[in-house]
Amino acid sequence: MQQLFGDLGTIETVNGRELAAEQVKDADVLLVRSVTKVNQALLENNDKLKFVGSATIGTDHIDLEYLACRNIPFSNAPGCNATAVGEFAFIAMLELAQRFKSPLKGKVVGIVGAGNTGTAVAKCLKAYGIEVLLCDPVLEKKGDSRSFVSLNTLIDKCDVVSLHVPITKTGEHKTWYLFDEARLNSLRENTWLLNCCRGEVIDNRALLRFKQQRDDVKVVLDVWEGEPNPMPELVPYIEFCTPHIAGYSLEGKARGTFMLYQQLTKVLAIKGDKQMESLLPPLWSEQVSAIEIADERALLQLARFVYDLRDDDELFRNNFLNNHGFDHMRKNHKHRREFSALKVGNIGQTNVNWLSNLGFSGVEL
Ligand SMILES: NC(=O)C1=CN([C@@H]2O[C@H](COP(=O)(O)OP(=O)(O)OC[C@H]3O[C@@H](n4cnc5c(N)ncnc54)[C@H](O)[C@@H]3O)[C@@H](O)[C@H]2O)C=CC1
Ligand SMILES: O=C(O)C(=O)[C@H](O)COP(=O)(O)O
Repeated sequence: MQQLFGDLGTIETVNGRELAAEQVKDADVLLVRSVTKVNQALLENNDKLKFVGSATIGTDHIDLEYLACRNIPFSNAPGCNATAVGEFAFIAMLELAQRFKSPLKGKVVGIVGAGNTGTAVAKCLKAYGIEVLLCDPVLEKKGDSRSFVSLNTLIDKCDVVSLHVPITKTGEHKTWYLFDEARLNSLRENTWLLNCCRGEVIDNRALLRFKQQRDDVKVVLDVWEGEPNPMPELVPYIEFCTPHIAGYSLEGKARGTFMLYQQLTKVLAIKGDKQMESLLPPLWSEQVSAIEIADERALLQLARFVYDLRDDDELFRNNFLNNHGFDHMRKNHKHRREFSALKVGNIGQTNVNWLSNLGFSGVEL
């Protein structure tokens, strides 16, 4: 923050969840994340705001109409954390495969919402040779050239269902409780269900009732209805629990903040001379040879070297009931890198090109 915005003025950092109108009344620029509701109640005492930025993909916490009617420029950071979410979902699938001795290879994966994050999951899966089905009636209608299926077909045909939609409460394609009791009940036997988008896309009470009857279905939740207070009874039924950190890679955070820096300098009509690379530590150059990645277990070991989901799951179970536990885990989330931060040797060989397609960097060993 200081590195990018320090030259532009005085930075005051505040608690995003509890931000009050009084604290922002003199701000020229407001930069937030997904936990801050930006609306009339927050901004009505401020008549000097020149820019609001959210270093997120989702904009459900922002009253865009209100900002537009006040002529306050707004920018979010679409795509900034797509790779992080894509790799998170892929790693979660590899973890499920190991835990239940049921290889990911050979399964069909359905992606609901084929925008930035959904496409990033598909990229990982395709690199590993997994068949992917996409459901996105909005993009389909807009003429996106990929092929799509309906949600019912996707549920019928897929072994894994991964959710990547924005939360919307109205309209033909609303996503609020898209997975309600009826839809959950339509899941095939042994389906894996992952939610890395917004908690309320799944009715969590219905999910609890469902899981009490259907142990065959395995669930991964990064997002929860009623954050920051997930339903405690649900947690033991979930295979991997994390506190809304699927997008928390160092690269994703840097990209998001840098995108806001670029937008702000544009709005203020000043020259932005900073580079995103300066925000990131160097790549890891470990002596890992791609040729050793002979099977799915070895691939999971490599992925765990970059990000071990089991650590976050354990932390979650131990801490989510503590006072401010959910937010505390998010705020203090230990830095995670993306696959590209790891240089893997012999990656250029034809039989291991797929690792480079997965995102790993190559290096001569
Ligand atoms: N867990 C985390 O850390 C993160 C969560 N998110 C959440 O994930 C959401 C998706 O992110 P992106 O992929 O970057 O957004 P995006 O806007 O690029 O893609 C979302 C896609 O969902 C599609 N969609 C909308 N309604 C649909 C429906 N009923 N059925 C199927 N598809 C539908 C849209 O057409 C769009 O293509 C964000 O809105 C945000 O809420 C995003 C980043 C990180
Ligand atoms: O981009 C989004 O949308 C997200 O959900 C963010 O990754 C969530 O992170 P915070 O903005 O709450 O830190």
